[in-house]
Amino acid sequence: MATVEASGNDGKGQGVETSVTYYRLEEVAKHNSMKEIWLVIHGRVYDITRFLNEHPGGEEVLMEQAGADASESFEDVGHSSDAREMLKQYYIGDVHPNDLKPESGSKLLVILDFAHHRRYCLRFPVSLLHVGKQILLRRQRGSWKAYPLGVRARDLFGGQAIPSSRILPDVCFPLGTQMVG
Ligand code: HEM
Repeated sequence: MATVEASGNDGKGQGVETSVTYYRLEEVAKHNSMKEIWLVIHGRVYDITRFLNEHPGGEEVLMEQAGADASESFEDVGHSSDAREMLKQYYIGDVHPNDLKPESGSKLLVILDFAHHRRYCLRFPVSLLHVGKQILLRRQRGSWKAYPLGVRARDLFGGQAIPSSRILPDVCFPLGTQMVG
């Protein structure tokens, strides 16, 4: 387990700080009994021990996923927005970035929303995962770096790929973000 402070800019010139606890999948896998059951859904770790006998779909289906990534089965059921909302109370942290496996060679399409409603599209050969209130970016063969939502484009891309003459807006994640390629 590791707690990482990620800091960035909230777009108003004020710094924001978020703290996230990261869990290795190895550790999540140990919590696989009725005494303690953890699940991963979309890169986030949930301790659902106290939810086990309240689940409308029954305990059994949850036990089948105990200690594992249940994203696919969670989506297959077509859970309601209420169910998604319920998840929040069981959230304990994120999967450690080294255990996240995005498709390699993906390109990121970022749509930047300018204040005056002009849109500007950029394509970057990076890997991106949107996890909760954070986005994780990795340049090719680089290490993962976590940014809080609302980080400025120039912080995200080191100002390299974007003409410095351009006034950079705040990046609007996750609305304009999608994996392509
Ligand atoms: C901790 C995460 C989960 C929460 C908070 C949750 C919550 C709920 C809720 C509120 C319902 C009632 C229907 C709805 O509102 O969508 C439901 C039904 C159900 N859930 Fe989950 N669920 C979770 C995980 C899972 C997983 C991992 C599976 C699959 C293996 C699963 C399988 C089902 C099934 C089969 C039903 C019954 C659907 C039906 O009878 O139509 N759930 N769940």
